[in-house]
Amino acid sequence: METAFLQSVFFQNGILKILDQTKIPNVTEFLEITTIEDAWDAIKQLKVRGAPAIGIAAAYGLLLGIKNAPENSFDDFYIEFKKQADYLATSRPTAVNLFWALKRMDERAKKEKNQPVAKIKEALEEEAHLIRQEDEEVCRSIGTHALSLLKDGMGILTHCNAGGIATAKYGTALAPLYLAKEKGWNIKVFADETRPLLQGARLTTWELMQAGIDVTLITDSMAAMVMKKGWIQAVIVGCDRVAANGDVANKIGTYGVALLAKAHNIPFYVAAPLSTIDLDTKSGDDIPIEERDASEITEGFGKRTAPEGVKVFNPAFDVTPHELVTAIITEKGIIKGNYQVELPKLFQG
Ligand SMILES: CSC[C@@H](O)[C@@H](O)C(=O)COP(=O)(O)O
Repeated sequence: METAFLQSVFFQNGILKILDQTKIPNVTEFLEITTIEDAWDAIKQLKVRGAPAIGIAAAYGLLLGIKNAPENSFDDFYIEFKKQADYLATSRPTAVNLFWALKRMDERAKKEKNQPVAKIKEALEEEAHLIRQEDEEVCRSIGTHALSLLKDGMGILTHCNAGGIATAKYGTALAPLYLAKEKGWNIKVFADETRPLLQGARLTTWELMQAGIDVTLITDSMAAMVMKKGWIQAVIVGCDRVAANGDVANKIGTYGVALLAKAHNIPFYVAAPLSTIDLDTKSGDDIPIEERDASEITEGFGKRTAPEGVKVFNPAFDVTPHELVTAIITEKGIIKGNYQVELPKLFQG
């Protein structure tokens, strides 16, 4: 039976609707966003999060920003369009899907250049819907490819949340788990809680439990022990950006998980749509890593857990070097070996 998914980002009657992921698992609430400023804030505050969902929200958010853009000429319209797109691009730096979606909208605007501006706005709405719809198909396809690496009864460890709510549907790293469930397999998932914002504890467990998938929550520091016990046969994570050499940026803590997997001889798989692969970024050293407010660590979820004034380092992502990545699973298939050579082939033809 196919799993029922909540759509976490969609656009209806000129309103951007976002499942507020900061409130899960306690409250399931949809925000109704009507301004680009609120769309920017929803991305910044992780109300909408996960690389593909951020891209979709940016495309829809841009529609809100250009609602009142001048319609007298393409040039005047385009000045405003660029201003609004550049503004949204400042919301978060690491997930390349944000920039990918804005670029796609930009290309569509230019393609429609000779149309009346009102028509260009309609075309842009169509493009944003396409970005969302295509992501559903892409994620399902990633799931199908990833499933070929798994077997009934396996233990899988995942970090952060790369599930249905982080995408249009199915997720990336979690997609094969939903497909395994459809086949009646019994996969045992171990979800790292994922400090400091607990995307694993709050979101991954919530999603998988709703789908009736066997999930066990562990703290990040328990991953080594669980691997040592022989409970994990594969690690699958999502990612925010794949560089041209195959280095991958994902939620802080992923690099540690990859090192642990290597030490225990467990394959470490990265699920990534083509929209997350950035051939213009040469290596992981060139990926901009977001640093977030210290309060996420010192008083996360409202309770102070460190002394006032303590120095804090709070990067939201880390980079796993390509040598630790067993394979990258994309909608076009599974790639491994020399990523520098294999990644560009995905974009040919
Ligand atoms: C399919 S989502 C892939 C990644 O975006 C995900 O693993 C992740 O690191 C999300 O970080 P977040 O800070 O919650 O947006």
